[in-house]
Amino acid sequence: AAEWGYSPTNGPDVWARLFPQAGGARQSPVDICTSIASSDSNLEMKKLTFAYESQSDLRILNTGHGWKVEAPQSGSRLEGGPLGEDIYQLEQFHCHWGETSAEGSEHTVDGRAYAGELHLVHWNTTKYQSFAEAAQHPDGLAVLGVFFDVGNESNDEIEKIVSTLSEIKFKGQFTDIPDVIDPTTFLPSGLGYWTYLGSLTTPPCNECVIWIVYKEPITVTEEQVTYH
Ligand SMILES: CCN[C@H]1CN(CCOC)S(=O)(=O)c2sc(S(N)(=O)=O)cc21
Ligand SMILES: [Zn+2]
Repeated sequence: AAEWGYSPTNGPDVWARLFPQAGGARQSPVDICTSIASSDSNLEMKKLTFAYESQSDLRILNTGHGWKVEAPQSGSRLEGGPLGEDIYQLEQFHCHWGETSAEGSEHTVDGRAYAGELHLVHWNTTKYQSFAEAAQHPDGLAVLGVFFDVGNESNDEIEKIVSTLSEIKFKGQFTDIPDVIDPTTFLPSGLGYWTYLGSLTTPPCNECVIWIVYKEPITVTEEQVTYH
């Protein structure tokens, strides 16, 4: 099959030809219009809680669209907030960025793009037996989105990842990250978030994602988010 991408001939406008779900009614990413976002009191009651384990020797892969760190069978869990009674387990995390630090995030906030966006992908282990099965259901996945702002201080945890990218220059290559990674350190201090029912932001665009996008960005350096 033709390889999907972001050019005029294989980009989001034509994904629906190859991936029918891309033409659906709950497609991500979206522009988050803060003026119409409503605050939901019972979300405040059911705090979003995560219990992330630090892990070493995680495998990092060059997906051809960025890097992806696999965390299968990790003990890292997410529950509460918009996730009902179900427990979601971390499967992988990855990053989206652009050619310059002026753009790169997938979600935008009142039309503004950030330099990049980290996605922590979890699946519903209460209801489903595998990640692939969960991705076929509307409440199958929960993805935490964290925006990257470019500033002067680098993010040590992101550095542990970016420092391995020179070893995986080509699509399909992978290597192990020797350092211990604690995904909690990727999260901003302010835990306010927007949430909505959406989809994978890339093909196959399954409409299976409960999105949780943190309002506060984390700071990384220019080098950490414009890697080529
Ligand atoms: C480059 C391909 N990206 C996708 C690969 N996977 C799809 C597997 O089909 C079930 S996935 O479920 O790991 C995810 S999550 C995700 S995003 N940006 O919405 O968080 C994109 C993809
Ligand atoms: Zn993503």
